[in-house]
Amino acid sequence: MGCQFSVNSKKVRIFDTTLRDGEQAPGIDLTIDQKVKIARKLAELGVDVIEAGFPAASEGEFEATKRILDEVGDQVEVIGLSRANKQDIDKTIDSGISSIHIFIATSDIHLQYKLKMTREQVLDRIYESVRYAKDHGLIVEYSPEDATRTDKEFLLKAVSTAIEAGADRINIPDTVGVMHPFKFYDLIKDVVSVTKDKIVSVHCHNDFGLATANSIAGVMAGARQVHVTVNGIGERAGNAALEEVVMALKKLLGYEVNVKTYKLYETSRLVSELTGVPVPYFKAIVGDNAFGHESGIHVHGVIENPLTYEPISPEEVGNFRRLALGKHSGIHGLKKLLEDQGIYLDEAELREVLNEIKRLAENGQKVSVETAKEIAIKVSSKKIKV
Ligand SMILES: CC(=O)SCCNC(=O)CCNC(=O)[C@H](O)C(C)(C)COP(=O)(O)OP(=O)(O)OC[C@H]1O[C@@H](n2cnc3c(N)ncnc32)[C@H](O)[C@@H]1OP(=O)(O)O
Ligand SMILES: CC(C)C(=O)C(=O)O
Repeated sequence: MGCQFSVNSKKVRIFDTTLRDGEQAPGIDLTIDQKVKIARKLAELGVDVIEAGFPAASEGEFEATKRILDEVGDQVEVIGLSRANKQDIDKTIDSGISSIHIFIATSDIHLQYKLKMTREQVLDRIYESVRYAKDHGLIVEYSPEDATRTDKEFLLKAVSTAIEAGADRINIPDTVGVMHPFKFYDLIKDVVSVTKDKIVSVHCHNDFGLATANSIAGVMAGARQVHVTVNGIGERAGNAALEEVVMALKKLLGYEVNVKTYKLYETSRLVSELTGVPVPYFKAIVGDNAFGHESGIHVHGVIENPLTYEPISPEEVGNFRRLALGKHSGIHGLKKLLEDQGIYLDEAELREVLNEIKRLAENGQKVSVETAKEIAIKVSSKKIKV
């Protein structure tokens, strides 16, 4: 699992961290059963790696990791997060897991204020912890936390140290989301130049709303694994959203990903239900309005050929097309909607119904299909065929 992808491959691994970084968000505390339920769904969806949790963090996390491993470990790589210390690594090993994600920060701000370590001490710790995990037969992914605020030369030294110690994969986290795509592209190019045959991964946060764009830039620069969360949940403004990254990689750039995209919507809704975090109405791919249309010109186009106003089809991601009525509606959409209900009106009657719909909407009323039917019946009850 460590090195089967090369920079030239068009395959990108999806590393899902909904159950680790996603769950770290304030207000999200999943039970073990809920974590297992989400893990089963992620395995069904076809992600390549599930970060089950942080086994050393609590007994619940330890148990959850074990249960997830039991339930889906034969279908997907299950990994656990660990600080760069022996106690955390031992606890991860005890969970029975065979892949470990070891992190230690490399930026001066984290070294000085949080870790209170020198650069030399951090390099030693990277080497010792990665080596220790390798000596225990684990697949090791190493993350230099806060990589994007780390002095470049030192970052590359940290990465090389992890590789010398035996790391199988290097993940570059934009921990506080301060990258933009051009800058991140350049950084990942530099990392890829020192990692040779090892998979480079990216982990982007959304503090400036650029997590998906930065993840894609990372892949364009040679990363072959992306850390994501369902619905983009995670610390602060969240992580790169699985559904956005997967669809952008596949549809905009032609990369291969294992994810069964028609399961994206149901996965999104399961995570929303269990975490209690609603999916934003305008959320790309899985939002309720992602395939919604009211404007007459758009609805007309979509009736003739959905590609006019939909870059992908809702079926491809398991979402639904929702045609609505309101002040922006047009005659083509109204005609289709009424005819679907068995109501056939002539042009003048349709215009009358449409004007009434616009009047109601402009007075603040939501106009449902039922309301449109009632108006149409009033305008011309004799024309109803069913
Ligand atoms: C960017 C990220 O998302 S990193 C992952 C963050 N996730 C979490 O923190 C969620 C789970 N965390 C927890 O349950 C707890 O914080 C625990 C169990 C890990 C640690 O709890 P506590 O022992 O109470 O320590 P606390 O969280 O207050 O402080 C963190 C300690 O870890 C140290 N530390 C932080 N990162 C690392 C690291 N990568 N490697 C080694 N030590 C580290 C800190 O320096 C501090 O050490 P100190 O206690 O010697 O001062
Ligand atoms: C542990 C690392 C990868 C992380 O979550 C971050 O830096 O955001």
